[in-house]
Amino acid sequence: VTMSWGYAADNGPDKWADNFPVANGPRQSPIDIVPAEASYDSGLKPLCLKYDPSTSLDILNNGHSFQVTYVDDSDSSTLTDGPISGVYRLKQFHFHWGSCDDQGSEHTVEGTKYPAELHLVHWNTKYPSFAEAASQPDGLAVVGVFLKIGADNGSLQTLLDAFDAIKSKGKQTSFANFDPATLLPGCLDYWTYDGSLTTPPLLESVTWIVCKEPISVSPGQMAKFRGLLFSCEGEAECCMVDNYRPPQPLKGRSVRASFQ
Ligand SMILES: NS(=O)(=O)c1c(F)c(F)c(S(=O)(=O)CCO)c(N[C@H](c2ccccc2)[C@@H](O)c2ccccc2)c1F
Ligand SMILES: [Zn+2]
Repeated sequence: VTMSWGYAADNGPDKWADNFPVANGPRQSPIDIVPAEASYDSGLKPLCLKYDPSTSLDILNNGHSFQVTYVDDSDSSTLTDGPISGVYRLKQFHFHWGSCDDQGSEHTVEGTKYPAELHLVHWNTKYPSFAEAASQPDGLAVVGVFLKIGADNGSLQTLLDAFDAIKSKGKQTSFANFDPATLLPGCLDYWTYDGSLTTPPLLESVTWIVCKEPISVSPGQMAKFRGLLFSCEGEAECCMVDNYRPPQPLKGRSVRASFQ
């Protein structure tokens, strides 16, 4: 019986290459971002994120993270400009977080780990579908936002209030009228580089756009994240924590900054 991938010692990031050899590929994510080694590119445009809250569908515990999915059959919630060309549609967003406040993010900044990281996954509408886009080198664009311990975050609280309905793997509930723009930091300065999905299938199809400015999350709110379960209802409870892949080798890639 093949084990499905996860984040435990026997099926976690160090084991993924067994079933997904691209794990050792040339453009894997996440990475450690070293600001002094990023090159400012004046040609990079500001990010243009236009989200329609009415296109939010549901919130799901998929056994690896929780995700909020959006209607993507029209250009209602899109990412344009920034480092990309064309129109990318929002498909879903999800988070990664730690078992304690000094770990949890996937990207790190000069080795600094944040307690959590938000990923907004978009796909290039030059391709007919998300699945097709996901296998193309310019198919996906993921906006990453770090979470930093501080004040309660009202927008996050709306998500956390739905957690009782999605505590265990496979649980899902409708989630209408959520505006993901409320999760974005005030300043949208970013670093960008060519990378991959950070979970299997680890496809090297992602233009990563990592915001420099974090958003806040309170210690009590982080405790709610850690109350979700990797396990199904009725199974031995396994807390959903440390669902992050550690930084991967840069392998000669350059990281560009949209700011000086
Ligand atoms: N950090 S990351 O952005 O690389 C990432 C994750 F880390 C991540 F945990 C997920 S996940 O969906 O929560 C569980 C893994 O599928 C996805 N989900 C992907 C996805 C599924 C449906 C719709 C959008 C994104 C991922 O499952 C995927 C992408 C491409 C092809 C198959 C699956 C993901 F894209
Ligand atoms: Zn992610």
